[in-house]
Amino acid sequence: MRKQAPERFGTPLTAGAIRVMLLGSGELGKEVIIALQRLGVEVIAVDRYDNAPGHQVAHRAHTVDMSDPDALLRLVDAEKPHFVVPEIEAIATDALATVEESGAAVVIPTARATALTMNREGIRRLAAEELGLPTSPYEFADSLDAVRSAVERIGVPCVIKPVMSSSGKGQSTVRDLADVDKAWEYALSGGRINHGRVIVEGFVDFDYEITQLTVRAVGVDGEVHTAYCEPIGHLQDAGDYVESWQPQAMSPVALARAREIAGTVTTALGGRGVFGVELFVKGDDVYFSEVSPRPHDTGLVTLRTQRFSEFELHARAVLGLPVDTTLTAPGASAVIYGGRDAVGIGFEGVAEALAVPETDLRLFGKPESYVRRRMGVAVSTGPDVETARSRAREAASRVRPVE
Ligand SMILES: Nc1ncnc2c1ncn2[C@@H]1O[C@H](COP(=O)(O)OP(=O)(O)OP(=O)(O)O)[C@@H](O)[C@H]1O
Ligand SMILES: NCC(=O)N[C@@H]1O[C@H](COP(=O)([O-])[O-])[C@@H](O)[C@H]1O
Ligand SMILES: [Mg+2]
Repeated sequence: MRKQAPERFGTPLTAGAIRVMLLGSGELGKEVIIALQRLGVEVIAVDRYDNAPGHQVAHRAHTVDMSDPDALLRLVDAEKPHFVVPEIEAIATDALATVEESGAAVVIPTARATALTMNREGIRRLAAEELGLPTSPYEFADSLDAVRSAVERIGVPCVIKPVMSSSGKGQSTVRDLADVDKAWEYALSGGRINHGRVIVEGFVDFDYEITQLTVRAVGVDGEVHTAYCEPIGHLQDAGDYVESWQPQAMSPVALARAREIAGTVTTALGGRGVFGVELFVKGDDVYFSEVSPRPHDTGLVTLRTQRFSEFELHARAVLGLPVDTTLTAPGASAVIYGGRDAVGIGFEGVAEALAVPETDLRLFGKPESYVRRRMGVAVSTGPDVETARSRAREAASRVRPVE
C-alpha cells in the first residue's frame, strides 16, 4: 500500500487529478467529500438511491446496488479512482478485496478491515477471541430455536441484532424470554441485508458510552501512526444516536483503557483513516462494543469542536497527509429526525435555530424523509459540555420538518 502522500495534487477533472470514490454518500460521506474537494481532489459519489446527500456535492454521482460485486467492479473500472472509501455497511466486500488485490485502487482502511467490521461476527470474534479485548458475553444464532437457547444461556436483559445492520436497525433489547420471537422477526426484517443470522449480546449496564475516534495516518517519518481525539459521549435511543458531546469526562484509568483498546483494535485492522471505536464504560472498566472503519455519526460534533473535524481528518489520512486531533472547544450535537414519511420535505425554524449562540446546522438534503430518518443535526459549542448540550438540543428542537 502506498503510504506516502501523492507527490502531485493535480487539477480535478483533468488526467492528473487524484480521484476518490465514496461507496455510500449519506450525511457522513457528504462531509468527507467536501473535505476532499477542499484539498483539490476529484470525488465520485456512489449510493443506492438518486440524489443522496453526497451525490449533491460530488464531481460525479452514480446510483448502484453496492451489494452487487459486479456492479461495483464495473464502476471502479470505469472511474479508475486512486482511493475507494467505504462509507456504509452494506457493500460487497469481496469486490473490495478484488480491487485491492489487483492494485486497481487503495481501499480505505483496507478490504479486510471493511469486511471484518461490516459483519458483527467478524469484528466481535477478532476483538474478543483473537485480541482478548473485554466485551459483553455473546453468541451467534441463525434460527429461532438457536436464538432462544442463546438467550437462555446469556440471560436477560440481552440485545439481539442482525449481524449486518447499523443505526440500530433490526436491534431490540429482550427483557423477557417471551420477547424473543418478536426480536428475531424484527432482526430478520430490519438488517440492511437479510442474512438470517443474529448476535445475542449480554446487556452491559454501563455508566456511559463513548466513541473513541482514532486516526491512523502517515507521520513525517513516512510511517502510519495512531492519533486519538478527545472521547465523545453519546446518548442512543432505540440503537440510534440522538445526542453526542465532546469531551466526555472520564477517569484517567478509564481513558487510558479506552485508548489502549482503540489502539489494539485499529492496529489489528490496519490501513489508514478515521475509526470510531465504540466503548461502554462502567467505573474504570471499559468494554469494546464495535468499530466503524470510517467517520462515525456521533463524531458529527467534531464539525465544531476540533481544529479539524473527523471528516477532514479522514480526508487527510486517506491521502497520506499529516493530521491534528486538537480539541478547540467543548461542544455537542443533537439529531433532527424527519418526523414523517414523505418525499421532498421542508424545514421551518432554521433562523430561530441558528439564533442559538455558537450554533451551526446541517440539513443533509435526503430526498425522502421517514419518521425516524436522520435528516439533519444541530452542532453547538459553549464554555462547557452541559451548555453546549442544551444549546444543541434547543436548536434541533427549533427546526420543524414540514410537508
Ligand atoms: N450489549 C449491549 N449492552 C447495552 N447496550 C447496548 C448493547 N449493544 C448495543 N447497545 C446500545 O445500543 C446502541 C447501538 O448498538 P450498536 O452500536 O451495536 O448498533 P448499530 O446498529 O451498529 O449502531 P451504529 O451503526 O449507529 O453504531 C449502543 O450504542 C448502545 O447504546
Ligand atoms: N450509524 C451509521 C451512519 O450514521 N451512517 C450514515 O447514515 C447514512 C445512511 O443513512 P440513511 O439510512 O438515512 O440512508 C450513511 O450513508 C452514513 O452517512
Ligand atoms: Mg454502534
